[in-house]
Amino acid sequence: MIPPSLLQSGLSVHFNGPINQLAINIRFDIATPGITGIKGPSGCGKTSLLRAIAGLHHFPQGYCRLAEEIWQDDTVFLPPWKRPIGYVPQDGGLFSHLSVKKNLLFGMRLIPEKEPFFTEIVDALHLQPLLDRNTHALSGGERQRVAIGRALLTQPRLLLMDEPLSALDLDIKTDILFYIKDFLEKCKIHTLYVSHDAEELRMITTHILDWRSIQNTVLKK
Ligand SMILES: Nc1ncnc2c1ncn2[C@@H]1O[C@H](COP(=O)(O)OP(=O)(O)OP(=O)(O)O)[C@@H](O)[C@H]1O
Repeated sequence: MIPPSLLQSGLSVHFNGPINQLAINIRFDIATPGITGIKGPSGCGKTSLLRAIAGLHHFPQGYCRLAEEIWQDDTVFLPPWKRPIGYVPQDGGLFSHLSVKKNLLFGMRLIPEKEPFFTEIVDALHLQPLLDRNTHALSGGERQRVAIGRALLTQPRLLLMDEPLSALDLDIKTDILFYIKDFLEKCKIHTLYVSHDAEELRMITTHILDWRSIQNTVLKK
């Protein structure tokens, strides 16, 4: 039986089976909102795990539930747009036909009452000079800051962040990292945060899942 604390706010994940070149058997439960770091060797499947939780990959056997909402089981598979998630992929995943400002406003259109955060987030992520720019000409670090801003503005119930600060200059990285941490804690957003950087994980996360401790087997086909 699922413990009551998990049903109220918990995240439960179990994926088993092959996808692309990867076969995976992974299981974890997180009882309360927090920032959960995920660490593991390159190529072990961290991005694939986040994409499966987002509904962008479909493991043949899987279970995924946030609080009382089942997103995947033997009979259910919610499409990504029905999952209350934010996703910051490694390349930012920006809409190339929209300006920076329109990328940021995209999520806010879904939740217009959250508008007060717009100025705060633009300032914290140093986005003001970029607002009218096209996204195709942004640097890697600029793309990441826009992607983070867009995800925070949607106030998701679950935020998936894949190496979100890897291209940022050191001089602004720490400030932005602590801003994200405060924002997520203030808004009580469940977050899964993938990074290779042990120091970054130590600073931002409330706890860390080591890939080895959540997997039974990972076999390359
Ligand atoms: N679209 C795809 N087609 C084929 N193989 C893929 C695809 N996406 C991922 N893989 C393979 O699946 C495995 C896991 O990839 P994934 O990107 O999930 O790992 P990762 O742990 O996030 O890696 P990294 O830390 O290097 O970003 C790798 O062997 C990768 O080559």
